[in-house]
Amino acid sequence: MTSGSTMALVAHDGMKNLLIDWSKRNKAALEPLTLFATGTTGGRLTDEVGLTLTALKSGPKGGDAQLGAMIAEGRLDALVFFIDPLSALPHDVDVKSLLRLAILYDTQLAVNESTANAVLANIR
Ligand SMILES: O=C(CO)COP(=O)(O)O
Repeated sequence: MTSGSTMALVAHDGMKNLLIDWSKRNKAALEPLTLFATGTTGGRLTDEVGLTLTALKSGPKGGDAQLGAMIAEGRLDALVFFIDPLSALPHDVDVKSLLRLAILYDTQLAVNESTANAVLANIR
């Protein structure tokens, strides 16, 4: 059964394995949530973790912007976003925009494993 809380899971390519491993370890806590993900991340979470989620467009092709719109419309409670701190990204402006909106709307935001654990422990 899903809960009323919505969470998005997103990881850059260099961070995807970390998010997959974290999601496997936390599958039982994630399953009751209504989950969203950007395209490539979502495909891997579905195939490798077995999570049920709504996959949006790939991040560089508008997926980050779709999540930003969800936040602005009050449709996203939490964002787990494993940003690659060591790679330049072609869609850096989209990443910045998504983070800015998460801050502006006081959305629960996790950008690494420690904060993802804290957000997951806090969400209902
Ligand atoms: O680029 C991303 C977030 O900025 C993630 O997008 P994908 O999940 O499609 O790789």
